[in-house]
Amino acid sequence: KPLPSIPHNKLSWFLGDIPLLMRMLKERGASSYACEETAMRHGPVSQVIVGPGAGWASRWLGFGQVIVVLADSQEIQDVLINRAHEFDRSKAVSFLFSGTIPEGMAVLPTNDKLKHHKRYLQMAMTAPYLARMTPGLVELMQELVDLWTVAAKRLPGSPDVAIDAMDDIRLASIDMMAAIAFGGSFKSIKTSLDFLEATPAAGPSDRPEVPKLASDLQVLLDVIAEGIHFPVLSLLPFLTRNFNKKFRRAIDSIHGNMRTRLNATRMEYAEAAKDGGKALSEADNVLDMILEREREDMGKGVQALTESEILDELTLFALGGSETTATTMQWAVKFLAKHPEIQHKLHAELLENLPSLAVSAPSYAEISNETRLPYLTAVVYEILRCARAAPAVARDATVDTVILGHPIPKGTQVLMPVGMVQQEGDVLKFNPERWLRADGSFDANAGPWLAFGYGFRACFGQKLALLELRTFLAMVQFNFFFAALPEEINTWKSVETVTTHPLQCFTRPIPWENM
Ligand code: HEM
Repeated sequence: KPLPSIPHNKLSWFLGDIPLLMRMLKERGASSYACEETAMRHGPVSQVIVGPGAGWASRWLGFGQVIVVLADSQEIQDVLINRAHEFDRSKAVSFLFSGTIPEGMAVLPTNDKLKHHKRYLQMAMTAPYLARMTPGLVELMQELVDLWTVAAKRLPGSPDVAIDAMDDIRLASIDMMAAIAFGGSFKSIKTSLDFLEATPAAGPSDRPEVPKLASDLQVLLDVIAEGIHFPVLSLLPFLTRNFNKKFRRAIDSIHGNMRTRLNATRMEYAEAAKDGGKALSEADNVLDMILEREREDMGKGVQALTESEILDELTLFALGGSETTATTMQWAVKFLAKHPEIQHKLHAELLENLPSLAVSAPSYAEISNETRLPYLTAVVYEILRCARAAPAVARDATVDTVILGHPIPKGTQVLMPVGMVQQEGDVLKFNPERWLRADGSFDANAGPWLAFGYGFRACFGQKLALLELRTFLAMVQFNFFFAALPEEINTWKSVETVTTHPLQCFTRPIPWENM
């Protein structure tokens, strides 16, 4: 039943707001826009009813769900940061992911187990570890640059033909997260590059078959995305694990691969231990880092992560990290092509302040330097602001509580629409300058901002995501100017999967020397 005192739309007696959700899916590519539409009509606190919304239908059928939509920036920060004891990870989000990663951080409620996992993994987000991961990221991004250099040479003069960059970016992101999670890229982009170089007759968008592990990972992402519209989310994990054969094959293959790497690394460490042990500072991927922490903890009687917990956390890195970052990079290519003046400015900053791009691989200290690269930082933040890759942040009330004067019963889901908070109306109003002070320095508080959530349950991987996005943007923009595209291959419609990615992502990269 709708909550008293909270405004809502006129509801269909049997379907509640489902017709609105369907309309948004059809017209704008994502049902999550229904929450934004409702908030726009009714103000900072409103509600969306999924299922029977009124009278006997809701009383007798009982499977309708109330979602409270909170669209007030300040109140959102208060709920996420100061009132974390009243709101926790939403069960709906947990059900969506728990078929795939039942013991992964994103699924766990805030309890001792979650804190233990975070303690094990948080080292991966510290500067020394990010610095060690950077050479691998740069190498993988160079492969993408090389692939587009070869592909661009095969583009005809006509501006109507472009490289289909959607899968290149998706696979580059999967390669990066695989390298970060367990130290081995799936080599998807390298495979494409080798194919293109060996096949002179291939067109600019022709690519070979995707490597098995990368396509297995995509199966897991697809299964999670399909779950978004499943009517009874609580049944989803059970059904996925027991009845979805494609999912079972994919997860068995991924886990099998991870187990092999886990056992090989354990043996390597056991060997190294005989000669005094491998130094803790050597780990450049999350798996190595977990095992090093495990060795450290062994003598102290601290409980290590179990094998299934390790597999779930590595899978979470590979899945959660690749999809969100890929979506943001896909939007980045579109925003840049639409704004040649921004590309010129960014390229000039890179030439002046990151010249090592021309001669050697830039280091973490160089790429992450916000003071020397304020415009790069501003462009990254503006892309994150406009891309709305993760469309919403969700929590469940863990106690009866109140939001902006409205009573919220325990168990109610509260959804905070990222896009609505971050965008001032027009999604195409792309303006990196908003993040710069008058003296040209970067101002992280210039907002509006909710891209990674806030508080203890905010995005665990945000530092890594920022590093990946900076590396991607720096390397592609240093090498290419992205030409404008005709409308037929450059729609701004989006598609809702686990994230909200663009329907089309074509690109015509022109090496700067040919400009
Ligand atoms: C552009 C890239 C990314 C975006 C936009 C993004 C966004 C988000 C958002 C909005 C949340 C929910 C926060 C909340 O509920 O308050 C989240 C959670 C999370 N993200 Fe990201 N993310 C990105 C990249 C990554 C990467 C690279 C990783 C790699 C590890 C990652 C790991 C996680 C995890 C583990 C959580 C759950 C944290 C928890 O439940 O405590 N994310 N992310």
